[in-house]
Amino acid sequence: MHDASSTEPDNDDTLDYLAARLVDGKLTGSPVEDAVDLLRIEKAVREILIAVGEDPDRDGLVKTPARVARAYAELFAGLRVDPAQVLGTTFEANHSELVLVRDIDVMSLCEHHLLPFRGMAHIGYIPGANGRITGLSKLARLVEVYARRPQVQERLTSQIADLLTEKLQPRGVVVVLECEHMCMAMRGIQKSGAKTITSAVRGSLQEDSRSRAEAMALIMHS
Ligand SMILES: Nc1nc2c(ncn2[C@@H]2O[C@H](COP(=O)(O)OP(=O)(O)OP(=O)(O)O)[C@@H](O)[C@H]2O)c(=O)[nH]1
Ligand SMILES: [Zn+2]
Repeated sequence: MHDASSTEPDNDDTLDYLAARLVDGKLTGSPVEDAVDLLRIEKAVREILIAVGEDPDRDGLVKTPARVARAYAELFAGLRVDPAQVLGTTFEANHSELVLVRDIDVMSLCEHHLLPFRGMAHIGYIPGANGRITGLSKLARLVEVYARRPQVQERLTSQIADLLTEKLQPRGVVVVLECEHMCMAMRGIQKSGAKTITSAVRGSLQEDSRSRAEAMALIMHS
């Protein structure tokens, strides 16, 4: 049985990994990993393994704390990105009707259990009087930035809608997310397949029930 009093990692996988990226005393490679305290996560994961009764020094687990540290750096990378920058480039277009991108894959971690929730995001907007539109990929990038943070689905949905409203000043915005939460499937109530649908509607799409119904019909059309 592993000695639970020993909490220091006896492998230096993370140190080796960081050392391999040192050039002239500076870290090279992933800026996201550089901003995250990988060693601290590694120590914490080792503690968790000990606490659940595992032996963190057994062959299959030796590198796990370091791997989890790097995975968390990736999963929470959105904390270090300014979402406004995603919408830094906009274009003018002679289009005053709905633009809708459906079925954008979403993967995030719920802030209550740090377990994944995943599903689809649908984002639509009606350009405003300024005629500004954004690149379609930027809508998916925006989802990524906000999703790679500890989240609740409701906040993720409204953050996307609010930033689009602020940056594009569109006539209307609609964001719908449909996700399955692993914290409801793998543990707790253990109901897999349940989908949570959240929406955030702004501007004319909020005020005008007919336009909203049209947008929702396009979003829900499979
Ligand atoms: N509203 C909302 N709730 C969420 C989200 N992700 C997880 N949850 C819920 O957060 C709640 C946390 O409730 P608690 O009672 O504090 O925690 P818990 O004892 O682990 O809850 P159970 O899951 O019911 O076992 C649970 O009901 C989860 O289903 C989310 O994105 N939005
Ligand atoms: Zn949860």
